[in-house]
Amino acid sequence: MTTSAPNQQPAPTTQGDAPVINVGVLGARGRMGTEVVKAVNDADDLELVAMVDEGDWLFGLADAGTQVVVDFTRPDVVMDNIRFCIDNNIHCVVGTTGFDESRLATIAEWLAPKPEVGVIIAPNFGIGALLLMKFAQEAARFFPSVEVIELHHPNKVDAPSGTAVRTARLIAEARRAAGMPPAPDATSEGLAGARGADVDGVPVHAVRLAGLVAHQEVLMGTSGETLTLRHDSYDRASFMPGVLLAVREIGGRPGLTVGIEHLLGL
Ligand SMILES: NC(=O)C1=CN([C@@H]2O[C@H](COP(=O)(O)OP(=O)(O)OC[C@H]3O[C@@H](n4cnc5c(N)ncnc54)[C@H](OP(=O)(O)O)[C@@H]3O)[C@@H](O)[C@H]2O)C=CC1
Ligand SMILES: O=C(O)C1=N[C@H](C(=O)O)C[C@H](O)C1
Repeated sequence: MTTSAPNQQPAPTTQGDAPVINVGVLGARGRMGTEVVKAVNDADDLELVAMVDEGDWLFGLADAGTQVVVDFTRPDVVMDNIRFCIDNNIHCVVGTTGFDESRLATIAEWLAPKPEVGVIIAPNFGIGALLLMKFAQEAARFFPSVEVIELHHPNKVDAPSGTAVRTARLIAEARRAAGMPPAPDATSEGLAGARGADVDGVPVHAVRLAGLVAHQEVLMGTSGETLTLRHDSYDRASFMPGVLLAVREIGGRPGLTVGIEHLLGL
């Protein structure tokens, strides 16, 4: 593993019949990056060839023969990282948050002249979190009232979480598809922020609390009953099966993919 090997693509090695995939990790010493490094090192069909953190030279990725980069950095730096990877024909599995429609459109433009390169942007790699989103979409049309509450560790840099924003947007889309009017609930607030952030008409509340990792609730209500969907990630290991699936599949999925739902058949 190196960040400063000579500028040449090494021939891929093989594990059994399958070629080994050379993986580079961006944000390698962060909370998620550390977990990814461990997961890649434990996988026989993946080879960790580069670990990059703030201040390290991105060209180390290309020099080390990286085929797939996994990015868990920060919303303010992730676009530069993706640009570098696309320019250098490196597939990109991105868990970093902060993507809106305009950022996604920019990435699609960068990918246009590189039809062989894949970028997967996934707000959440946890199977339970993805199922929660799916169930929330399914239930949305039956409940006029809906609110999202996300709860995270106190060092999270962004709020609300990328998962909560995506969940709210998917619920809003499902409501529109069902021809539902805006939620009938009061939005007035005595104190600014008391009713949360408005994401596509869905109130989203962000809790930051020592002891937590990553959690989300979707509350839905109608006359005389409520439905609460809740998911808890107690350990960052929960994201690793999804990350490794994306690393293994991205070579066969050129272009831009948002979310790993389709990779899981959801
Ligand atoms: N999609 C998903 O399933 C999940 C997504 N996330 C998201 O992943 C992101 C990272 O979270 P987390 O690991 O907790 O954050 P951390 O702050 O623990 O890690 C971020 C890492 O990125 C490094 N970094 C900063 N700038 C650069 C740069 N320009 N190039 C390379 N590395 C850089 C930091 O280095 P330094 O500390 O030296 O600045 C740090 O090591 C967040 O956006 C979070 O929301 C988190 C969990 C799951
Ligand atoms: O920062 C985190 O920890 C997490 N970030 C992602 C998000 O913002 O949705 C995914 C998960 O919630 C953990």
